[in-house]
Amino acid sequence: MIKVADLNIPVIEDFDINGRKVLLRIDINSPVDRKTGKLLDDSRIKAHAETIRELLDKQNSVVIISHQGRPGDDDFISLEEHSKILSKYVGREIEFVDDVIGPYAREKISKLGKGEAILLENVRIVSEELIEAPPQQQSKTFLVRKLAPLVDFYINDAFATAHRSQPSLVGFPLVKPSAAGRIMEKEVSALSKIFNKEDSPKIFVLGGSKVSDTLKIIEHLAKNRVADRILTGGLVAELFAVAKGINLGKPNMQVLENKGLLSLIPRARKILLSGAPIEIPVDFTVEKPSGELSNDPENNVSGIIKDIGNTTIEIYSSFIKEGKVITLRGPMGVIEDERFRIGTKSLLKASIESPGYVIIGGGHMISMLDKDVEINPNKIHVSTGGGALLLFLAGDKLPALEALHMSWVMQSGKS
Ligand SMILES: Nc1ncnc2c1ncn2[C@@H]1O[C@H](COP(=O)(O)OP(=O)(O)OP(=O)(O)O)[C@@H](O)[C@H]1O
Ligand SMILES: O=C(O)[C@H](O)COP(=O)(O)O
Repeated sequence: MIKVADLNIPVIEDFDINGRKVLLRIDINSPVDRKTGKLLDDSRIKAHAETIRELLDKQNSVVIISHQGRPGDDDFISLEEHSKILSKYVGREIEFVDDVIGPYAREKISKLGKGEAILLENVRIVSEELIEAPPQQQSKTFLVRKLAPLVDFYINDAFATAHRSQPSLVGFPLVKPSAAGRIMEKEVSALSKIFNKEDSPKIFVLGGSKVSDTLKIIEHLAKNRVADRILTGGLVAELFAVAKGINLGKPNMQVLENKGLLSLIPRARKILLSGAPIEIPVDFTVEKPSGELSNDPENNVSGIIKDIGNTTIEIYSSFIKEGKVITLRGPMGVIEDERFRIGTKSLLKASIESPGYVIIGGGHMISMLDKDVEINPNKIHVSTGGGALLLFLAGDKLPALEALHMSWVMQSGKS
């Protein structure tokens, strides 16, 4: 059992999980190369191998579920490639099953032998999975009703999706004995220890393209006074720049419009007006229509913004140097293209070389870490989480953890 604030989270040791059938929710949502559709990074897949191996060593039959991307996005793809990579890291074959709740998947689950594992197809092909609702409601979804009767236990190892109140995360704990997997356990234990309210200044480097999620995170960080400085990059920075009244030019406004982000401007403006400690880039690396690159000041951009600029890197690096805890999530630029990795890589380097403790999260951000450099755990925590990590640090109760607590209350009769 681990304690997270006032929640009791059951762990694997709290049950006799040997030779049983286990439904394991992991998060192997990974960055995808838009051109080839192949995975660009396998850090999350590698991380989950530990829990799977342990369950298989204990002769359990392991049914694995995960999501990848969101419907409508380029990275909403099958988990077939993931199963191959997972098999490599676990050291045993993990068969990919091209179904989630249909008769084929259910037959595969029923016939699964001891010490065997299967990976079901991307759970987000089941439309109910995209709807967020309270655990009670999610426990009545088709997903839960079809799969729960086929397994003995539910284990949630998906720390990175713990901020979503979706059926695969909060529905099962209400109907099955449930526990946190090893990644979930390690993340919440490590982060609770590392992240002290008193440590200051706390610097957050927030970029990427999940702008609506990031606005929510910033609102929570600001409300709970957790952040001393928020250095923005990526599309998050572009939205704040526009909200501040900076003219980024028509093509960039078009990019924001195409991504449906313009409606978020009033919200970003409200955050700025509330006095949240937001920093906006003073220059950008842009790609001109000719394909040429240029480093332009924020109010005179001559092409599409692809990365933060050199002066911004310098300014942000000097803030980072003063941080006691530096948390990074979401890249500063379009890192799928090598030419636009400089901003993200420079800030990662500045963080790692700074005296502060560094927390690195988000699939794209961790993919930029140099795989050959050894991570010193006394200095750096590489989280599997992105949005979940930030909301946890902001002091939010994550729905998946609350559901595990509810499961424990139901099982033990305690409160
Ligand atoms: N200026 C920009 N214009 C367009 N896309 C951008 C820009 N800067 C960054 N991006 C895109 O942001 C995406 C990554 O953002 P995202 O918010 O998903 O980060 P992440 O680290 O993967 O976090 P998480 O794991 O929580 O999803 C990349 O695909 C990158 O191309
Ligand atoms: O990458 C993440 O943050 C998690 O996998 C959750 O994905 P989502 O933001 O699409 O729910």
